[in-house]
Amino acid sequence: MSKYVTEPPFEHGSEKKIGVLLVNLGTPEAPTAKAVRPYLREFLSDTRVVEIPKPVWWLILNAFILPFRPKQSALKYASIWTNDGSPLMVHTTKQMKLLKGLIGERQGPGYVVDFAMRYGKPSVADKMQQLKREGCEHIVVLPLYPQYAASSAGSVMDAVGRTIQMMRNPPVVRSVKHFHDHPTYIEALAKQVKKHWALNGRGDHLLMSFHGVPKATLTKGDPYFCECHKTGRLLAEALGLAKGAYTIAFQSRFGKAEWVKPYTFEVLHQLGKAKTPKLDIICPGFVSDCLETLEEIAMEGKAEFVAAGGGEYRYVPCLNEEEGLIETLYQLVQQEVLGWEKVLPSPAERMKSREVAKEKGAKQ
Ligand SMILES: C=CC1=C(C)c2cc3[nH]c(cc4nc(cc5[nH]c(cc1n2)c(C)c5CCC(=O)O)C(CCC(=O)O)=C4C)c(C)c3C=C
Ligand SMILES: [Fe+2]
Ligand SMILES: [Fe+2]
Repeated sequence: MSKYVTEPPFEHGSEKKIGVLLVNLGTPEAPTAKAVRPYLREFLSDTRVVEIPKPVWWLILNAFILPFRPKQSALKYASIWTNDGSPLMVHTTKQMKLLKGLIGERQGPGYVVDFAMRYGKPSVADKMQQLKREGCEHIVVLPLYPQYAASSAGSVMDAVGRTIQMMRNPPVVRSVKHFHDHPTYIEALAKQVKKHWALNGRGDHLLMSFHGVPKATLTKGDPYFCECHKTGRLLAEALGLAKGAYTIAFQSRFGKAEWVKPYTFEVLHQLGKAKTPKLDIICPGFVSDCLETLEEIAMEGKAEFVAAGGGEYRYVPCLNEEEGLIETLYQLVQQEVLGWEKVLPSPAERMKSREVAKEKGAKQ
């Protein structure tokens, strides 16, 4: 049997649409060890995430990680779980709906907007095939990571590539690599901090905490660390912060290898020991609040800072459903669609083709 999927042909003259696929990391289906285990297995089996040679890593994963970590992680997930599910899933769904509304408002019909998760469900393969079935000959893939890392956006592109490999008649795909220095994104982050200052007063120091990556990936050419620094510098400039008024640090170290530094928890300990009266902390590498921000930063980070002698610890939420983030996503999509300007119908032509398709449907 052929490995290629059977696809319905595009009907000649039928309504052609542009697909927009937001892609986030993924999250377990429930805050239980049973649900966390397959999620972690899939995540940690990705060679983009863990670069240790397969047989050695397979042994470590199955003997030392999967028997223990799901239980510990499930407890952490339980502490942030909402009535609507995992915060990462809740925010990604809302972001998709808001982006769909904004595109509809400004561009009219002709777009299908959806989201997928790199690990777990809904999968990139299922969603790309669905977009194709809905008539999308062109798809913009937008990984929801402001800074590019091989282990985040790179892995999303692997999943997209693997899906295309299975397709007999694949769509044309353009992807957004990163938006770490996009002016609209930086402005949205600055607005978020200013809103927090307006409500709670200005803190004495701003800690910007990004997800960490192994240091070896930096020396091998991954731009992630430098992109985080650029986001941090641009945000500090937008807020008018002097050099000593903010720190860029990296959280979520996994395993024994050295990761990029400084480590967030070490910085929190030092800031606590220095008796910082009011600390503001933001995570500009995450567009949605999730386990890493709500549990690791807002809860564990606070405990570390306070235990070391720090004063007030004020976590600034991720952009989540903020208008500035949705506007950024809109602009990123449009930037890619403009690349197709010459081969795709204009909004007026799309409207016309939609009417023709509708008339055809009514006659049948
Ligand atoms: C094993 C190494 C890991 C690398 C490298 C890594 C890179 C990386 N991760 C994110 C974003 C998120 N990671 C999240 C959770 C998470 N991350 C790792 C490990 C690595 N991440 C693990 C094992 C976990 C699971 C939780 C745990 O057991 O600790 C999340 C949160 C998911 C959620 O459901 O809320 C996000 C988001 C980025 C951006 C990145 C590279 C830059
Ligand atoms: Fe991670
Ligand atoms: Fe973590």
